[in-house]
Amino acid sequence: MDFFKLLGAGAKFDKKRFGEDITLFKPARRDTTNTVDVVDTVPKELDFFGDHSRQKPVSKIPASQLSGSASQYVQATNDHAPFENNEQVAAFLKRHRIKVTGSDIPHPIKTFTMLCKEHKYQPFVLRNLEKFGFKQPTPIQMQAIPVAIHRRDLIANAPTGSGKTLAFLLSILHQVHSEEKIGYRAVVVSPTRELATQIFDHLKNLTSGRKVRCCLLTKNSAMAQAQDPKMRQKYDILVTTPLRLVHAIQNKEADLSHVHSLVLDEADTLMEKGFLEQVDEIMAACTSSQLQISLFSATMPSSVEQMAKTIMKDPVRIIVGTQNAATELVDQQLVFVGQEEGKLLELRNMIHRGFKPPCLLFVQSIDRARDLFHELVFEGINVEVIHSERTQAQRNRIVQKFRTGELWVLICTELMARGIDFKGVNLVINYDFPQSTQSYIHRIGRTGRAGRPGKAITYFTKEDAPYLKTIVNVMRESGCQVPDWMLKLKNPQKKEKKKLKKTPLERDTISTVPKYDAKKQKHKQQIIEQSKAKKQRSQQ
Ligand SMILES: Nc1ncnc2c1ncn2[C@@H]1O[C@H](COP(=O)(O)OP(=O)(O)OP(=O)(O)O)[C@@H](O)[C@H]1O
Repeated sequence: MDFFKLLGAGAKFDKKRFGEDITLFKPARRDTTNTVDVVDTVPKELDFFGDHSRQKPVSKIPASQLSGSASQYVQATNDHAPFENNEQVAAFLKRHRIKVTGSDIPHPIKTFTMLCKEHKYQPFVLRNLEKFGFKQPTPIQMQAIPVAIHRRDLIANAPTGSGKTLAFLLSILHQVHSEEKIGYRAVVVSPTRELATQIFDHLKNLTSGRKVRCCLLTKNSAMAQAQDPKMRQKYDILVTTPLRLVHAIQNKEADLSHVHSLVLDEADTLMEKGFLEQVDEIMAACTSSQLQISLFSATMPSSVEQMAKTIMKDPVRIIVGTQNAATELVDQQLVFVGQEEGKLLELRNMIHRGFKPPCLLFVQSIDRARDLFHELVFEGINVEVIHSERTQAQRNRIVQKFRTGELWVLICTELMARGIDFKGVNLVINYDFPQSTQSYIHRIGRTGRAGRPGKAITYFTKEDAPYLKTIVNVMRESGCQVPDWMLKLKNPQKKEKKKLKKTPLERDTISTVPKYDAKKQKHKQQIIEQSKAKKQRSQQ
């Protein structure tokens, strides 16, 4: 019957014809009961580091003792009393592991009700917060919101899944409470379309029932605004990716001269090569002298902070927990797989033993994502693959399916590493070793969100071993127990780290086909593609 259910996955059975029997034909659901831990599974022959790499699940700090996570803020407090002195403020910040630096720092808020009582937020904000289950601010929200209310530039660094989105959205709502029709007054820039869409949905929930008008800049919405300039006046808040906005600015489809609040989400990536020029152009278009800039990310390298400070006025800097650390809610494991083939072996073993979906599988390139998908599609698990070469419609559909639980395993590239908030992801597997510490922190941060525990497994081969220490450092920082021998590993040199960040390691193709045959196949494919290209050229 199980086999039948697997084969029938996705098929629709007519209720009229099958009556009560319909339950028998329900597609195979994820089995969350029969699950096994995936640690301690390196085949002996692949155990390069001996028993050391057969790591046991690490003992963790109990979630109840953590701050920066949702575990402690989901319980609402009745303490609305204003702070009486600086000692009280300092004790409050210490309790929530909030470090804040800068001049003249506004006091944190203790509860969301304080937004209305002390900061003149409209009641609809509180109603919507309640409606969507936000009872108590998280540490980053406690401090970042008052900083923005006081119109101060802000650099905010808080763990993945700790509520940074709500922190900047509530900050923006304070700026746009009046009903002027002057066009965009706040802009949120995020690196991917998926993340921009998620932020936009969050914003729509927060403003539901009110006349705050939000726009997600897409090809269509930009075109509509180009054809009808009056439409531009309609919107208050813009959510966008950098390139889309730059196009709109260049084509005179977007006017940012009234923007008072500019938020860069995942700011460190936006301030890297590739995005930096676009961000510069966006900033140049925000001509208001009252512009307030906020940068948010779970990772904020000091080089980025230095650069940011050159464009900010007297910024306040907030760090929740340990700077640039992974969330403490994730049980992190490193698994040695020997050679490239060891990964597929390890993964298949895990699938056959049983695992707890939903699971995200990260690889380093689009080709590898495709290859891995072709290997897993016959494993009887509901698996899909997402990367930037899939169409927008496909990407939207896959994200939706993963959100609803229809998909158990999602193979992805770095596209999904940042910001995406899939509720209840149980497992993240770094099939390919991440190219930087930041990438590792963001990837594993797709689980262990909003106070829920999660698990992350990182496969490493002999070739990855020189970079192992970078991940070991993160594990130790976030409270994981790491064996002594790992702590004694050498840190890779700065030069090596830079090189890896720029170019991923070359890896053997993901394939069950023996290496010799795979090479032959690849060669054949190359010849076919070359002759196709030649034919096309001769036809032009
Ligand atoms: N005050 C709150 N109470 C309860 N849940 C919250 C609160 N604020 C945010 N959340 C929830 O926590 C989850 C993570 O929030 P969010 O996506 O903003 O994290 P983040 O800090 O931006 O993470 P990342 O660095 O990965 O982008 C979301 O599901 C969000 O709805």
